[in-house]
Amino acid sequence: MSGADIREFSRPMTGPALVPLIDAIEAGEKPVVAAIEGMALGGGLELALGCHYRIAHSKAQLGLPEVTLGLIPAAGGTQRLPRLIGFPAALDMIITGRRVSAGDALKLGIVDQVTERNAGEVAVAFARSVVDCPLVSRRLSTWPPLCPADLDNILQMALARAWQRGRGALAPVACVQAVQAARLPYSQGMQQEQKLMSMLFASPQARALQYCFFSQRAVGKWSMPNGACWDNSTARPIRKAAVIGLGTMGRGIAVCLVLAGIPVIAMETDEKQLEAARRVVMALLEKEVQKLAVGLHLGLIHFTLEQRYLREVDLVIEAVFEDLALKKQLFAELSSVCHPDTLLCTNTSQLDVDQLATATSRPDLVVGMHFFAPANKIKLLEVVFTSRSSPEAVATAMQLGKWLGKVSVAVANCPGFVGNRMLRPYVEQAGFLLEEGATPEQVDSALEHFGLAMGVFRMSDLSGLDVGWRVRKAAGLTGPGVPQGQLLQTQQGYRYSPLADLICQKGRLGQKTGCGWYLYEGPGGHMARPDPWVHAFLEEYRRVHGLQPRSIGQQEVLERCLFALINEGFRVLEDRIVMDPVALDVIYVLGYGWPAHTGGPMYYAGEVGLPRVLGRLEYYQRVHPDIPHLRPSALLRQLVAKGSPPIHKWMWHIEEGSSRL
Ligand SMILES: CC(C)(COP(=O)(O)OP(=O)(O)OC[C@H]1O[C@@H](n2cnc3c(N)ncnc32)[C@H](O)[C@@H]1OP(=O)(O)O)[C@@H](O)C(=O)NCCC(=O)NCCSC(=O)C[C@@H](O)CCCCCCCCCCCCC(=O)O
Repeated sequence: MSGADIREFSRPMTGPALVPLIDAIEAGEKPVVAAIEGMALGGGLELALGCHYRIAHSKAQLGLPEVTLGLIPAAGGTQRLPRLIGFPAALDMIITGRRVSAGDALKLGIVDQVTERNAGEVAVAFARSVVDCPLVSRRLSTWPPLCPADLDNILQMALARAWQRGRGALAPVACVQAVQAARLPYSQGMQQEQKLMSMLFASPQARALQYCFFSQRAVGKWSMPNGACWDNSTARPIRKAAVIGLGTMGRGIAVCLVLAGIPVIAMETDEKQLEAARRVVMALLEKEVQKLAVGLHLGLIHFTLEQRYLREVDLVIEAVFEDLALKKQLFAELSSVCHPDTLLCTNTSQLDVDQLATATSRPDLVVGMHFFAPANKIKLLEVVFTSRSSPEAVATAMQLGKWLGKVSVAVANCPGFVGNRMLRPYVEQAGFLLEEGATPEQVDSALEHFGLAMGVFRMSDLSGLDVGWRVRKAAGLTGPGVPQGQLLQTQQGYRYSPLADLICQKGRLGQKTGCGWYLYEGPGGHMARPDPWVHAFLEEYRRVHGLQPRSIGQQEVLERCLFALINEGFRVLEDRIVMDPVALDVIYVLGYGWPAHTGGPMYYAGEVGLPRVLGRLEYYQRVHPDIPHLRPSALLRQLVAKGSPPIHKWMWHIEEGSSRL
């Protein structure tokens, strides 16, 4: 039982209410034993907590994920769970919404028994064995709360954690407040639970989070412009895969495959790099084995320098250095080394997948599988199809992503695909704001206050500033031989900020070099500190270019960075790079740390109001006519002209034939 029907939350509810039902079961004189197989989530677990005993199958999972939907467990979960397992463990489960295995549930005291057999049959036998036992001590609502001496401290810390993790989300904080009420007698605690639930239930945040829940499922129902789609295309089984190139991304991808039980050939061309990768990958895998407490066959991965092992794999994921010529050469080699049916996938984050496909003898079997760093942690996968990718290849990559525990989003090939394409105008605005008077920490603080996991400059330092530098060089925007622009700097006819290039030229490449937009405690350090050198550098730059610094408020930072990103999102839709806006929201929430409680950038635009987004873009465009990314997209204009229809109707307004595919 996966809890309440989430779709019902936006409709009038029918049927008996859950709370009185659970209370009635608990108060009954007949012992009730919950037999738990599969999932007991949300209202499902709350129902089980109202029963007098709980028997779980060893593969069952239990949890209270309401917080991820912007809610709290409001069928007594916040009152019964702390009574059963204590405040600290209950707070952890309720604030994070994480699921626990049956084994862990037994250790925590949530279930009375775990079985390998049919849980229903075991529960019936169990019920017979307890039929004469008194039930008084089995009614959790009557238990006095287990209040440890330092409960105030525990609640304080939980509240701080909820604020920090939530990045502006209300539900984690309400979860702590509801659990706190479990100190009170049950009926009073329940009143508090209902009050908090009522406050959250109709909130915009809950609506946005529920939209995220369904969006992450909707993207699985992919389609391509040629009519191929999820229910008319068959994925191939992947019995063995290869990862070529064992840098940071390749290592993470190899770990994902092994954790999913897929045998992996992990290949490098350099002995030293291979050994370094072997150490890191094995250490990561052993950590996972300990964490998950599962038996994992570490022999599933074979490290090698030899291409001959590639003959036996069903799919290759290439993760070599981001260089088109190098990748094309590798893809040409793979064509002759691999079996003719082997799928060839690239993990490029922005190179042209069509060009790579052309280098092979099987362009129909080439797709992009764009993982996000750290690949073994981030849940997003962009599956990039070209004009020649076969439905079977796309279905296989999508299915493999799901198997690896990712949410896969099918996107058409275009520069930067979806995520990085939308990121470009956002990063660009941040650079302009520095020129105009802001500091990296002012910009980041505004973005983090909005709820982004990391501001743009901290994120760039983490990824490595050389990544974007290489892309700009390849695009002819900077580098040797490219003439320096005028004041204000311009390149290719438009405003261009060379600040990031200048920073890179100083050898400041971000965390890995100990400095970038911020200062770190040393190479590889994580703690970003404002850097007086950067401030002096910016002042000097503005002086040389005759730029009068001005004070830039939080609102301008948000509008220029976020609305520029959203505007590019509308262009992505116009070009039909994805099927609909939910794909963009899923990509941003799962891959770029966009706050889920705002739904994602496109949903957020709808909430702010499309006329407002348009109006502000028009305003900034007037002020900065040399920045094309601030020019409102035709789709945005059209949607506003049509009265700002709801997000699920946006695609209806794209003119036929506008696709660039
Ligand atoms: C269950 C899963 C783990 C399964 O995962 P899997 O990967 O196998 O499959 P999918 O995720 O693809 O799902 C398949 C399919 O099923 C749909 N689905 C799954 N769960 C639900 C659900 N709970 N509701 C609706 N639909 C669901 C899913 O969308 C897929 O269908 P699709 O067509 O989209 O392909 C996984 O699905 C999962 O994790 N599910 C969510 C689990 C969850 O979050 N449960 C908690 C639900 S909330 C809840 O239970 C609340 C309780 O605390 C009860 C509260 C009672 C009080 C209620 C009312 C109080 C109102 C007070 C307001 C007063 C108002 C006022 O004052 O005015």
